[in-house]
Amino acid sequence: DPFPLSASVLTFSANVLNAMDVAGEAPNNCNLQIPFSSLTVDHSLRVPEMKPSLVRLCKDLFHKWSNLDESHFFAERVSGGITNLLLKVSVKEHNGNMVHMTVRLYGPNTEYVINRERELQAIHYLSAAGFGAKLLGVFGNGMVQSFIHARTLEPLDLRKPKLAAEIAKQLSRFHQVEIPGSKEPQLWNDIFKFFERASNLTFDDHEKQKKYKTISFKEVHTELIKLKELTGSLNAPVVFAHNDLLSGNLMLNDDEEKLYIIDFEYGSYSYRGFDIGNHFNEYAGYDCDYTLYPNKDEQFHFFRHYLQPERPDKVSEKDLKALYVETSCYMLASHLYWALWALIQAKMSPIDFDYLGYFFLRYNEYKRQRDMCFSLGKSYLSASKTGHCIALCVGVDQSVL
Ligand SMILES: Nc1ncnc2c1ncn2[C@@H]1O[C@H](COP(=O)(O)OP(=O)(O)OP(=O)(O)O)[C@@H](O)[C@H]1O
Repeated sequence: DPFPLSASVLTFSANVLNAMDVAGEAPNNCNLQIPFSSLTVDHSLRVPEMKPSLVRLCKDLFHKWSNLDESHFFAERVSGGITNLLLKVSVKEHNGNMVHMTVRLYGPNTEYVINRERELQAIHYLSAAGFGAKLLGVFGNGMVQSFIHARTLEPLDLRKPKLAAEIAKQLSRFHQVEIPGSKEPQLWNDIFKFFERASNLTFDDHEKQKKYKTISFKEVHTELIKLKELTGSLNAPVVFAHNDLLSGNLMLNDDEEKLYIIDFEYGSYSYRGFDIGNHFNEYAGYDCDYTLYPNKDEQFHFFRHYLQPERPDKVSEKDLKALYVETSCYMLASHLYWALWALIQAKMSPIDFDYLGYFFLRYNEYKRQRDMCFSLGKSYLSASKTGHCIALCVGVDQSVL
């Protein structure tokens, strides 16, 4: 399995818990106090039927509520995203105070595309750095987080200049967070893991199998190798990337003008250009209308605020051009990543979504953009080489070229 959900996730959580127990007191960093319960909640139930197990779970995780009866607990569905089931659970405490939380039930089989241990570690450090919802508890098949009072962005919000500038600024901050452990970029490891699994599927459904059989995995593999080589020559900075910055993962509190980046399920060390290119692909919205991809001016606006949030007008043309090329090439990798992801989901996910159709949307868009982006990347590389040679020959400082 690409990402087996083994006991290690539990060990990770249990270790965090043990560290706290051993200390015998609440550490200063309250993020270290992550209660853990081995209880699970049945994903397939309707919310009213789920309520008793949600109440049991809350009481197990948060002992201060153990004496409250069931009438103090309220549960409603927030969303059935295409990966998990998200619930809002509210608790009326004895003093009348209401506490709101989200309970996220991992979608069945999501361990094939999501590394939960990596996610928990990321949440821990990102939340300490002020990103996303606070992690309140971890349980057998999900996690409890603080409820964010904000509206979720829509795809068309992403290109609003003021919002785009804020997203760029926050993403730049996000990319500066240091997550302990290996800093090896995971993009190509993940893509090739996806490829191995995605290229060896069989579908019971005859129509699906027929469609699946039209895919040439030899061709996909060749594309992966070529793109890996091209992007590798760009020397893109490696950062802790969100990797799934779609509008649904951005929330805005209009009154406080506070933007929240949420949902770190796919977060990993990866290339800066991938995170930005992947975000630009999300301008296309849920209908995948790629004519909505940001134009060069919109991209440069984003880059200015990403590269120098405090002095966006001071960013050099050279830096803008370099990031434009980097983003355009990695934008292709984003299409291949989600295309292969969709094939695995088509087989594994119980959610009724046309994942196979989604593969073709992403792969066809990859093919439509490929030649333009490859020639952009290659001419940029050869121009930098020429610049390098001229600089060496005439003794010019290369940074001015
Ligand atoms: N902590 C939170 N507080 C309030 N609302 C939230 C919170 N987390 C998520 N949401 C809402 O729920 C929606 C889905 O959440 P999330 O992206 O975590 O689920 P998901 O199953 O991973 O979705 P997808 O796979 O489609 O990205 C978000 O777009 C947001 O509207």
